[in-house]
Amino acid sequence: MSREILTVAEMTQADRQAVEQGLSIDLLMDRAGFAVAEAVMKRFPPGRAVIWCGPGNNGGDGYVVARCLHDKGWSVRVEAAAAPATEAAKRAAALWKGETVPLSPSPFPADLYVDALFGAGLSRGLEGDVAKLACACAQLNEPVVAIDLPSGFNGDTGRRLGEAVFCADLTVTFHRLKVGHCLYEGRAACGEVVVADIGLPASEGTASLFENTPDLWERHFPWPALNVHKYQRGRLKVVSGDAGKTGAARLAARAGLRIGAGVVTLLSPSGALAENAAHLEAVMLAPFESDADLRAAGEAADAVVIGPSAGVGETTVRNLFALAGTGSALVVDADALTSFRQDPEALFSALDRDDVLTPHPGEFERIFPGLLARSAERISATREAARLAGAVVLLKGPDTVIAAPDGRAVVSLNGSPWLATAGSGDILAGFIGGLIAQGMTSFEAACAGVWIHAECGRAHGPGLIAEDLPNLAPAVLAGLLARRPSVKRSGLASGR
Ligand SMILES: NC(=O)C1=CN([C@@H]2O[C@H](COP(=O)(O)OP(=O)(O)OC[C@H]3O[C@@H](n4cnc5c(N)ncnc54)[C@H](OP(=O)(O)O)[C@@H]3O)[C@@H](O)[C@H]2O)[C@@H](O)CC1
Ligand SMILES: [K+]
Repeated sequence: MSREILTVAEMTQADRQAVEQGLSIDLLMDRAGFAVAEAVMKRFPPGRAVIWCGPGNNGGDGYVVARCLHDKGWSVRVEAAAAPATEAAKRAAALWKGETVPLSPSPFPADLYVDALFGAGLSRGLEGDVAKLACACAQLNEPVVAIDLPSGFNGDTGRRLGEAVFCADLTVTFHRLKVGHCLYEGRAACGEVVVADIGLPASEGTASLFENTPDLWERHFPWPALNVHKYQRGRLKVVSGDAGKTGAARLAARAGLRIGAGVVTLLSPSGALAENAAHLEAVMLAPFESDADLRAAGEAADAVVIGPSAGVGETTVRNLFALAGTGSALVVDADALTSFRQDPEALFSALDRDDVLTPHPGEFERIFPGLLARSAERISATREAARLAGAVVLLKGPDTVIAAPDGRAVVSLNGSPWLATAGSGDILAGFIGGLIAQGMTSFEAACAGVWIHAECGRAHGPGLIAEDLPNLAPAVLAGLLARRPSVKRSGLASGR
């Protein structure tokens, strides 16, 4: 099941539908509180808990948690930032039979704290004692559990609404992930995120944003047929720069081969042939000297990667134009993006919807100046970029976003800091190019490439360098293959 990510308005709509279908808010609040208490008890031994309750339904959930934990033998102290203001929260508070004291701006000694102050719909910054408590909360050694979202963040952007914000070790939200759980800084403040089912009706089809998981694209993963030959497994070409600037292109080429492209060729300026030849084995090498050479190479390819160590300047602009007119899909990365900083429109007019742009935020700013700053968050920025470019756009980061010109978008949640290393992006471009060469659509190839790249990073962990990534791909691919229900019948299972 692919995981939908909802906006706050979409969640409110789901909520409204549930009430229209006869589910009471009190029942939902009870289930929400039980789910939080259950997640707490699964992870932490009974002890002293302090529950910080706000005036709304987030606070209401907090009173339910207090009741549940107390019933299970916890010593519970409830601190209220304000009296309950909603009818449901008032009823939940009335069912809490213990004492409720005013919120203290410094944490009362305890083994665990629950942030039930404000939820994902918060619209203004924290103030007064709540803000002071948020600052003190950051220094706590004991675990903090946030209900719905750590208080102080905007649920639609993951941005802080004011200076002070809470941070948590565990966040329990309801029904679906919200954008604020997926984008930084909110994502970093959530800790582990649990999405609890509280019985809201499924709203499949309404969300337009998804977590990047294999469910989204594995049905179209280009596993080879048993009788395939190498040319049918996809022809990928990668454009190298001049002598002295070739390594990144070779990394991309190697990644393309590892991800399954049958034949990968490095297109090298004549002056860099010897340098490239000295470092290549299974990747093939072909010289080019003119636009005509590149056009011919592009016609004989399924996908071409241009950018890693291509060189910034007129030559790369010309090379891209030569390739853009051919039948192969382009993955445009690094230097090829920067080469168009003076005239991004010229790049966009050369692209079509099968092409993929893979900028990091700096490159994104060069070709879409000001777009990130004027967007609410990076998802809407990437969607708009894809529309402007008329191509798939992948905005790299710890929360990589991929968007298609038709508005489809995904966020990747499996990234890790180990991937922030030189050459890692070149490998990603090679993975994506290799998957497109094998016949995956460009949007799905970008999603799959990002997910596999991130899994490789996680599998290695500390000490990762870009050269390691292609060698980690086979285990990740084997894991994907094993998920295939028909793996035995396909004959691809090991030993056949
Ligand atoms: N969706 C679902 O299906 C379910 C949702 N559930 C739960 O409901 C939660 C959402 O509840 P909610 O809408 O009552 O919002 P919440 O954040 O608790 O408080 C809003 C209150 O805070 C106030 N206020 C705002 N900012 C403030 C500030 N800076 N400083 C001080 N005050 C401030 C604001 O005042 P106002 O802006 O009106 O002046 C208003 O009184 C959700 O997170 C989840 O936990 C579950 O129970 C089960 C099912
Ligand atoms: K909260």
